[in-house]
Amino acid sequence: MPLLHLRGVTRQFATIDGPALQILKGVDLDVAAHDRVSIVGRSGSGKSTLLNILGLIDQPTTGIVELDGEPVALMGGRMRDRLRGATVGFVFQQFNLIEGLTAAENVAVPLHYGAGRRYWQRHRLASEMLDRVGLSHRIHTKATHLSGGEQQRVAIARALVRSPRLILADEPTGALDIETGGRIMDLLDEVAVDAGAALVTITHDVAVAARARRMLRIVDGRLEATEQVAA
Ligand SMILES: Nc1ncnc2c1ncn2[C@@H]1O[C@H](COP(=O)(O)OP(=O)(O)OP(=O)(O)O)[C@@H](O)[C@H]1O
Repeated sequence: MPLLHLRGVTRQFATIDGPALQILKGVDLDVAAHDRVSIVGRSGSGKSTLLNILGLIDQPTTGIVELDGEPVALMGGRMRDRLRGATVGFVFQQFNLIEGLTAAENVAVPLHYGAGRRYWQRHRLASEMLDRVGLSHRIHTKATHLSGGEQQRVAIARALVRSPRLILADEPTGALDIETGGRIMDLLDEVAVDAGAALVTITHDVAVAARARRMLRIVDGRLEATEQVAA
């Protein structure tokens, strides 16, 4: 059974004065545990819209989304929120760190909502994660005092701290230079393998996308398989 299973997923957005925008028109996708999938597409093709559905942030207009064989549409909002927190780690283009907090405090944020051992051990877990991403020397540095590449490492540590089975990365190298972006992608691959997590990367950069095992393209609201291109 795949970790994520999508069939015939559509998503439309209402407009004030015209017909609804049909962004996703019938997406079929299976993401297996440990999978490496990249999704490319033109600006406005619906990449972030799809990522929000994969991450249980948004729901399709029609179609099926199953996580571990369970239909997401039948879950209540709180159940979905809990499942998202326990299953999915997000990495965004703009890092989304909390400015006034240190690297370690940022990484520990997702553990504040957890119960028991993870909550009480949040400082140790955050330090371990920062060590894992090569930032043990920056644990107590404020997020604003870190370089872009370092901030993305903190964001990756934060995404990993609850041991997600799915890492969703939305343009993870978009705000970085090519060399730093390459190192960040190497790190994401490595930590996903170590954590035994599936990695879905959304990007418009074909060289970044070509690192994945499978590269898919959104064309006219549907996913197509794409020939792999050497990075
Ligand atoms: N909540 C919303 N309400 C109305 N329209 C929306 C909403 N979210 C997205 N859209 C529209 O859906 C289309 C797809 O947006 P989306 O952000 O998924 O594209 P994208 O492929 O990620 O683009 P980019 O590469 O530029 O980030 C866009 O035309 C956008 O304006």
